[in-house]
Amino acid sequence: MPGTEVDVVVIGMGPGGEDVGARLARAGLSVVGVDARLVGGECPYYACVPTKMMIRATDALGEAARVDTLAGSASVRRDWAPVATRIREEATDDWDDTVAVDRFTGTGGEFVRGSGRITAPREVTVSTADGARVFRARRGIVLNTGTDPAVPAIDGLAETPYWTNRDAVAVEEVPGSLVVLGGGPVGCELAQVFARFGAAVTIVQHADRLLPGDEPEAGELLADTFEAEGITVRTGMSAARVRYDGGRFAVKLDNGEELAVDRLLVAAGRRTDLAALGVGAVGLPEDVRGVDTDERMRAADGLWAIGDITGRGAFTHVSMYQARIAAADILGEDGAETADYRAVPRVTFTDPEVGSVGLTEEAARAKGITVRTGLSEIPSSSRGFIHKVGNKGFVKLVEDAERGVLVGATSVGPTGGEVLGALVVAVHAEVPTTTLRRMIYAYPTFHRAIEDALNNLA
Ligand SMILES: Cc1cc2nc3c(=O)[nH]c(=O)nc-3n(C[C@H](O)[C@H](O)[C@H](O)COP(=O)(O)OP(=O)(O)OC[C@H]3O[C@@H](n4cnc5c(N)ncnc54)[C@H](O)[C@@H]3O)c2cc1C
Ligand SMILES: NC(=O)c1ccc[n+]([C@@H]2O[C@H](COP(=O)([O-])OP(=O)(O)OC[C@H]3O[C@@H](n4cnc5c(N)ncnc54)[C@H](O)[C@@H]3O)[C@@H](O)[C@H]2O)c1
Repeated sequence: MPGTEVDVVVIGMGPGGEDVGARLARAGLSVVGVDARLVGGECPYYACVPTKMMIRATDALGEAARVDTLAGSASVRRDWAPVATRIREEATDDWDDTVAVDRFTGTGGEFVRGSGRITAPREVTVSTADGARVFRARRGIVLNTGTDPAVPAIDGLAETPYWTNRDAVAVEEVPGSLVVLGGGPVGCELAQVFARFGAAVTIVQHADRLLPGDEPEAGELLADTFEAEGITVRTGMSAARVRYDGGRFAVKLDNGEELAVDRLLVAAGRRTDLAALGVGAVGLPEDVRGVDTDERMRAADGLWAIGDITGRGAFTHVSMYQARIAAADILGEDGAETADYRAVPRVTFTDPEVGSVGLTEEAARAKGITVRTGLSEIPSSSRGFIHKVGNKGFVKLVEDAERGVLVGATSVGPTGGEVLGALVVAVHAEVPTTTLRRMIYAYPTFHRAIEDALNNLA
């Protein structure tokens, strides 16, 4: 089939794909951006932005519930309508990407809506509504195709109208009861949102704790907080069978317990389909989860990969970081930066927020690092004492004792994600812990708990 010659084809216009495409187009390259769904990807339409709008509302409800302890009394009439309206009108333009497409074409790029597949080195075939189009990319291809929700092979589940994150962000009404399958970041954030808006929520988590990628203290604290708010947490368990009778879900757990609920949210991780992307055409394995890249985001000759498929942290900030690096490499910039994942920050926006950077204690020990840890509790800090209700949290530091630098840190608490900022600098810049101990920490801030944790390193 005759093809159109261009410089670069970007398959998948997630946050990183849109960014790399725009950078290359602005630099004067001819760039074709391809997306099967919406330009901007999961983050603005189905993930970060709408869920954080939900959480903004949920946090307001959480604080209102604390008025009785701190400032008299407050009575609140919960209403989901402002949340649904904000998501539809402010976050997603009713799931319309015209603004994003215009933003990209405004840089000089061409946008093609359709499903892209690598059909030969430097060749992409796009299935569009009007048939197939072939592009030959002189410089190469950038893959930013992200992930889809994984749906576990549970008896009966596939035949039911379960929700994934893509359905959950579009709900107009909060269900009366909900099972959330999965206790990772998606499950934890959305469980608390729907529970605070009145749903009776049960989290069914296969791993032995919530947020298993974080320090165990974080998952334990979150489980205690959730239980105190009325969320049922079942860990070390999955569903054995799911049925839907046209109105309600019957979810039978591994332990035989049967839950009857209005809705079921599947938040059990993500999946990729590398065979559908045709990466075998450039010699890469297709039966694996992700695409390996070097420090310049190169995956093969004429192929760069960025974002969730690289397995370096499924976060928008990682995708955008990698986009910057890939763009510099494609443009052949002198002295271009290379990827460094020692200080990848992650924040789960529950109340309390769970922020982490770098290695957990377990991961550091597994790497053979001589570890010292230091922990301080937010409630016993001055600010925690003043804050009173809603003050649960801690700062945990993981030090490479031989080098005297932090290799990981966790900050849980009110504004835990913001407190994390200082810790990201410490891990990224390898600031000696002796230097961190000699700093002045403003009184009475939440981040002053970092100083206490430093003094507790042992
Ligand atoms: C509920 C939820 C909440 C989240 N909250 C946060 C958060 O608060 N902060 C954060 O940093 N991260 C968050 N994330 C993760 C974040 O959404 C992703 O890391 C982010 O979207 C970056 O993904 P990406 O760049 O790999 O691509 P994606 O955003 O996944 O986009 C990939 C794009 O590729 C397209 N595509 C796929 N295959 C093809 C193909 N063959 N041809 C053409 N197009 C294709 C898709 O249509 C999609 O538009 C959240 C995720 C979820 C699910
Ligand atoms: N605030 C944020 O930055 C944010 C928020 C949400 C998601 N994310 C990103 O999106 C990614 C995906 O999040 P996620 O929570 O969907 O995935 P995840 O893989 O992090 O967690 C999924 C959880 O589901 C559990 N699980 C798997 N199969 C199960 C089953 N059959 N029954 C019960 N539980 C089961 C697993 O034990 C796991 O802990 C995350 O890794 C994160 O990087 C980020």
